[in-house]
Amino acid sequence: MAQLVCGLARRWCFGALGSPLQALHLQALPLHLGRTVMRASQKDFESALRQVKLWKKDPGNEVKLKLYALYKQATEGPCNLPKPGMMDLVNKAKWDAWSALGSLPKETARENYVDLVSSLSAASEPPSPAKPAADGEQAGGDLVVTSENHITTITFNRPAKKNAITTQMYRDIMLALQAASKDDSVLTVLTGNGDYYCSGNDLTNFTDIPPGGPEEKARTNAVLLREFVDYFIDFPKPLVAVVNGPAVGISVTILGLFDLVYASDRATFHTPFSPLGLSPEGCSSYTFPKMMGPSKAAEMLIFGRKLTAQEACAQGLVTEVFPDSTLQKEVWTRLRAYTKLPPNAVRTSREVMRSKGRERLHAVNAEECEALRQRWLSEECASAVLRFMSRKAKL
Ligand SMILES: CCCCCC/C=C/C(=O)SCCNC(=O)CCNC(=O)[C@H](O)C(C)(C)COP(=O)(O)OP(=O)(O)OC[C@H]1O[C@@H](n2cnc3c(N)ncnc32)[C@H](O)[C@@H]1OP(=O)(O)O
Repeated sequence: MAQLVCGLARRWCFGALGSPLQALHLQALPLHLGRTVMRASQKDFESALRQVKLWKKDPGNEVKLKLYALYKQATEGPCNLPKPGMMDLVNKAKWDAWSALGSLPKETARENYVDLVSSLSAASEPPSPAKPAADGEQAGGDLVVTSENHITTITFNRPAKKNAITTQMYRDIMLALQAASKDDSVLTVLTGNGDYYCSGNDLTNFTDIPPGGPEEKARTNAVLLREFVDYFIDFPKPLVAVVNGPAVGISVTILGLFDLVYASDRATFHTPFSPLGLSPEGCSSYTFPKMMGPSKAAEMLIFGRKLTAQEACAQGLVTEVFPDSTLQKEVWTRLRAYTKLPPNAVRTSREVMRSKGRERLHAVNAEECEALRQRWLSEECASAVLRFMSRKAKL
């Protein structure tokens, strides 16, 4: 369970955003610092470079790209690199940002860099200390797991990123499910911290291309996804989602594998796969048409229609909708009452409801992951991720 305490340390050093964007700016620093200081403002520039190195809070991709571009312009002048290929997402984003500065003089770029760093440093708050762990709680990570009153709760805890799921979080969720399947809990709950339930897959999961290239990345992501969804298919206890706010992508599709889905009236349910150049996962290509009929499922999964909580309830995806102000009180009171039911009867009922469809779900999962492996290699998907990273597009 130690791995579950995964996020805080990494968060303070930009870890969750993925290594390439993290590296694109920071790796350049030592090269520059070795050079001779020529101008008065060079001192400010170097001080700004050092300041950036000390930042504990991730400034976001947009800012990191701006800093990178200004740094390159200030030290090397206008962009002199050949344009990277479409699939080389990170280098393409860097190239675009640097090229966009055109023939901006080096001195101006340096001043703009210093101004940007000082405005961001002034705006940033000092880090708050991690919340101490209560009994049975793993505190402070991107995922928080608690066990209390026979309920194990897994909480997405990356509110600043709308609880987007990093590759590490996929692994940690599997570990948490594995532990929950063996502990004395009767129910396992998934919920989110902050205004979002979860914004789905962290889109920067696609950006750190390994030596084997995009094909290797697509293959390893497909293996990870298949294993992740398999955990939900095979989980032996009732799974409950407490959807505290908007839900996107994979956080929506896997709800078809849950037993109960309680939602705030603020929650929305959105699967924008086509705009992202993707296709459905989480067995939703099978569970959604089964639960809501093929045409309602098509509206969501093919055409990306976002459902309100009430609509999702009418379609059978959500069990019950609660006013946001009373969600927590009402849901947890109800769940605690459910834990008092005879646990073996609960398990047996669930198993007889689930066992017949399990094999089919595994086959669907395998098929969806293979389709996605191919989609991840498409130009449609590459362009969508790039658009998101350069912040020209949102859902
Ligand atoms: C191992 C691989 C398995 C793959 C499984 C396949 C899964 C597929 C999916 O889940 S598809 C769905 C993917 N999700 C999205 O496309 C959502 C993208 N996010 C958005 O469109 C918006 O951020 C939003 C609508 C969720 C929220 O908008 P807004 O309220 O305006 O907030 P911000 O956009 O400013 O977001 C704040 C902060 O969070 C970062 N962020 C949000 N969502 C994601 C995400 N999915 N991936 C990465 N980062 C995300 C956003 O960039 C901002 O960061 P910043 O402050 O700029 O650093």
